Amino acid sequence: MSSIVPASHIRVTHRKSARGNFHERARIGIMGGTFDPIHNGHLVAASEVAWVYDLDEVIFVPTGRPVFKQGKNVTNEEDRYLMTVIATAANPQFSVSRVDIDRPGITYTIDTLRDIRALRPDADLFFITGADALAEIMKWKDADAMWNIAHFVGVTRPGYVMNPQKFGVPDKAVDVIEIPALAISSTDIRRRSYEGEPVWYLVPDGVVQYISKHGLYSHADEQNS
Ligand SMILES: Nc1ncnc2c1ncn2[C@@H]1O[C@H](COP(=O)(O)OP(=O)(O)OP(=O)(O)O)[C@@H](O)[C@H]1O
Ligand SMILES: O=C(O)c1ccc[n+]([C@@H]2O[C@H](COP(=O)([O-])O)[C@@H](O)[C@H]2O)c1
Repeated sequence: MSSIVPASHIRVTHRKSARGNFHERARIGIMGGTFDPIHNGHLVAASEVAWVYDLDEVIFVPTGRPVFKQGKNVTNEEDRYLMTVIATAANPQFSVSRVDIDRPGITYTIDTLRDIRALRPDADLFFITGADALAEIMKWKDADAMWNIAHFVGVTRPGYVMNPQKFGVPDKAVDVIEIPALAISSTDIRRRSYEGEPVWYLVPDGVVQYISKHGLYSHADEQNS
């Protein structure tokens, strides 16, 4: 009797990571944000968490209709999505998901996590969040259900205190890591663009070009919106 096992019956139980370690399950980071526009602070946060947690990949998830930015002038989702694709294109570990953009209604992280979990049931998920977002995390929809779906990793951000317990986050629900400090915000990029100041090296070159080509964050754009 043949002892050859058909390839379709072989289950891969271990995978080698970028750091050379073996993990039984894929390890996927999720970097959620409005990305209006994406900037180097977001990219460094994702890259650092990928390194420290030995992630296989990081999925950037631009929000559709961000709940805490309702009533604010948020750039249309296709521009934010395309800038995120351009900013992440060179990194083979990075990809961009449309789950939040394509889901109708307000964007909640609990839905993001459930969608990614359904797409990747094989993976351990790590949701990445900056210190400012972490400060409000207990006000997020169904916050208590989120900890069971993903590990949460809070990253330091200049100007914000990083203290999950102070914000009422349950013990051990969120890890905190220190990352290189980049005092960059999308708000400041938008202000600089409106005022004609340079945004080179605060956002990837392709994003500078996209903003200029499409007249985003300019007085012309203001008239269109
Ligand atoms: N410079 C930074 N360092 C570390 N984390 C950051 C930085 N900028 C943003 N983040 C984190 O990235 C995620 C997405 O942020 P978001 O897209 O809202 O950018 P933002 O710069 O905070 O935008 P805005 O100024 O429009 O509020 C959040 O978790 C936020 O805390
Ligand atoms: O789920 C919520 O209630 C919730 C409330 C505020 C922010 N978030 C998520 O936090 C991430 C950063 O959001 P923002 O608005 O700071 O760009 C993004 O993934 C949002 O979907 C989620």
